[in-house]
Amino acid sequence: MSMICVHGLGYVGLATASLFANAGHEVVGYDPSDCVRAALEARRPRVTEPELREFVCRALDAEEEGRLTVSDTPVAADFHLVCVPTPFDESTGHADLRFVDSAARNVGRVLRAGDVVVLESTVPPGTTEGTFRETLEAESGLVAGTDFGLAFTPETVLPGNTVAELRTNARIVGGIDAGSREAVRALYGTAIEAERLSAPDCTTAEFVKLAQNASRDVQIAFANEMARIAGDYGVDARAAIGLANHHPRVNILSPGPGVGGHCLPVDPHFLKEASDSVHLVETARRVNDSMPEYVIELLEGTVGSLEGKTVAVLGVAYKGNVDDARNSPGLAIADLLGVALPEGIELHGRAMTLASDGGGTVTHGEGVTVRLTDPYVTDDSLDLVPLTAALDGADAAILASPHAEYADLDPARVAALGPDVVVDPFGILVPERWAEAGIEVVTY
Ligand SMILES: NC(=O)c1ccc[n+]([C@@H]2O[C@H](COP(=O)([O-])OP(=O)(O)OC[C@H]3O[C@@H](n4cnc5c(N)ncnc54)[C@H](O)[C@@H]3O)[C@@H](O)[C@H]2O)c1
Ligand SMILES: CC(=O)N[C@@H]1[C@@H](OP(=O)(O)OP(=O)(O)OC[C@H]2O[C@@H](n3ccc(=O)[nH]c3=O)[C@H](O)[C@@H]2O)O[C@H](CO)[C@@H](O)[C@@H]1O
Repeated sequence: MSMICVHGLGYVGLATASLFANAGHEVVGYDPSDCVRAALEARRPRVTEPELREFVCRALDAEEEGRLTVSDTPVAADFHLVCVPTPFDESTGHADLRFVDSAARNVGRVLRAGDVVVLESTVPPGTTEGTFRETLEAESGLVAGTDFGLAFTPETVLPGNTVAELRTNARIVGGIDAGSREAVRALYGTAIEAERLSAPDCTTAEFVKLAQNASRDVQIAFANEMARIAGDYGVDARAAIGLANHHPRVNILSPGPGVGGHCLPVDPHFLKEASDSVHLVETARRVNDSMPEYVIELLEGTVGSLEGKTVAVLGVAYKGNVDDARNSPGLAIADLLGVALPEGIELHGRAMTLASDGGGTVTHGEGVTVRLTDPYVTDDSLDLVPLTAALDGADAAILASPHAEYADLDPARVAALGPDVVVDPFGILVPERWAEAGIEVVTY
């Protein structure tokens, strides 16, 4: 069993630290955030997935072997796993690697000959063997591949199903040399049940992660574009997609109100860091970013101008049954409707139209009252109200997250509160049932 230091105890780092602790390793998690450490020290991990919560608490509560401890300083370890944030800076068009740089400096200060450093954060191709390696070497005085091991292995867990995917997703491992790669493959072999696939080098492994997320983003953009085109022809998009998918080589995904989260709206941009060949991927981003605007256009097409009206936005989480609101379609819709979102809210490509000139920002915010609600998101900086308060007296509602609670809504209860139009970009409501209660469901 090894001594492991995990740098960053956020969504990915905490799950990863717990994975290795539960596999019997001695794991120290370092995070500079007082709030993050305090929550863990109080055994109140900020995770909503019940299985993940149990997984983390098991690691925190272990007696000796397989214990996860939390530290306010980085510690020496056989393996350093770096799981820090990698935001995209829209103003410069570049990845913001300041957290990766700071982690490299921290690791460099405690690095010993024979240790192995693993970057898990999603980064532009070339980062691990480029700036990350340079900073590690400068800070430690050691040489990667000679004195210490260096590898990149991307995290691919699906929020909502973290523990299962952590254990069973194939792991891509690229090392600066074969020794680094094999050391990391062996380490992960002690904790996961899946294949550990060798990439030729760190840069390939970094590229694979971006290719996976860009692929999903492009496929969702295709579904969204088909939905918009179907609408222009008066065709029921979901019925058409369902039929199209009977072809043995066609699998169109589901249209929706846009693509949210911390990964798909961000990672495809990293492909542009040192390449001029990014076209389709960039267009797909714009298609997906334009969907909140499309949702509002559909509402306006049904109720007319929104001026003086009250609109309830049901769901600010980026997808169903999660509590993460980063880059969510719900927040993008709120932004378009003139809600002043608090500082620090992550919202890329906000308020974009899909004009052929490259798009521009728009607002529908004149005189609209907007109420936001979500059963999972607890962000105090957002002015969230309970569902009933959001619907009470509203003229219309927009379903912006496909939470299970919303699929089960009672149309009569909603109608009694006020709205007579509900926009459902996920197609999860049964329009006939809602029509019986006097509510028009607008969908695609
Ligand atoms: N969330 C996902 O579903 C997911 C999945 C795959 C990959 N990723 C990638 O994993 C990385 C981490 O994402 P996340 O969602 O866990 O982020 P997060 O924001 O949830 O957590 C990151 C943590 O790192 C801490 N941190 C910041 N600087 C640090 C430093 N120098 N040393 C140690 N800790 C530091 C922060 O305080 C925070 O607690 C990103 O590159 C992300 O793109 C995320
Ligand atoms: C390649 C891949 O699978 N990567 C995953 C992805 O995780 P995610 O949670 O971001 O992914 P999704 O569940 O796809 O949701 C994204 C958004 O797309 C909307 N959507 C989805 C399907 C659809 O048919 N129509 C839609 O409109 C949905 O509502 C939501 O807003 O990135 C993580 C971090 O890198 C990965 O680790 C994880 O493997």
